[in-house]
Amino acid sequence: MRSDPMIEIENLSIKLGGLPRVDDFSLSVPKGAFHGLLGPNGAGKTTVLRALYRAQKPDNGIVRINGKPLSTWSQAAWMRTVGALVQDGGSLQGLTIRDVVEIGMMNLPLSAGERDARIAEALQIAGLAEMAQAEAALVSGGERQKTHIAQILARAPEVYILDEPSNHLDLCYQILLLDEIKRRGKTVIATFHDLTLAARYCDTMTLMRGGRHIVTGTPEDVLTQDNMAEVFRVKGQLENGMMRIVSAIT
Ligand SMILES: Nc1ncnc2c1ncn2[C@@H]1O[C@H](COP(=O)(O)OP(=O)(O)OP(=O)(O)O)[C@@H](O)[C@H]1O
Repeated sequence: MRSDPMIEIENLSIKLGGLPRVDDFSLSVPKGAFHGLLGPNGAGKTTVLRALYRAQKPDNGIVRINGKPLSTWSQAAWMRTVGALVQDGGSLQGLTIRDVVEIGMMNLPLSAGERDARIAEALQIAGLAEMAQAEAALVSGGERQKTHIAQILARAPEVYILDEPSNHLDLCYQILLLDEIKRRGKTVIATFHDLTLAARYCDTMTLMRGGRHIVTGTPEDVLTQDNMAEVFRVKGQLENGMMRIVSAIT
């Protein structure tokens, strides 16, 4: 059931500012898996995700979604299949929260009724129903993050590419919104800095550092004392689903 890969990254290399930021990076995520991409600041996580959602051209390597190289996707099929939560979501000037959610469904073959129902449901889940007409550019950081997540929930893609989905969210909405995405059973690749949260949701995870792949496995396999020391420079490990951090290694 989980054997078909939905996301395949083979030997991806990306140079930015003249330096290799992603270096011969490979990863395969099976259909329906929730996969974490973890690592310290500057490891290259966002750059890998940017290549995945076609915002960054690789210098080398190939990326496939559902078996098809990225360059062969039509825009319409892409919109139906892939939803991305990005770090810099662009200007929301002049748009209401509802507009932002609706824009995410552009080009989807939906009736007006289906579109409205999806928008209403996504706003409800994200706790934004009462704020639907608020100007999106003026809301708090957490409300803006909820708006972007509601946009993806309404679009209901097959593949969720999420760059720090828990950013700015209070604890309740970190759990509510990630529970909702997990419940849908689609393919997810997400970056996290909160490793306890990552362990709670990820079936599998990859550690990267300096643009390179270090290890892939289950949270228990990956968040070990040795890997935490090598990749994150902290003493600690995953214990009973929670990260126990003793100290930074200086
Ligand atoms: N446009 C750019 N030009 C030059 N260097 C860049 C550019 N974008 C990113 N970088 C560098 O590439 C490296 C990887 O950045 P990236 O944003 O992928 O890291 P990250 O793992 O997502 O980090 P963080 O956890 O801090 O968000 C960093 O050293 C960053 O400074």
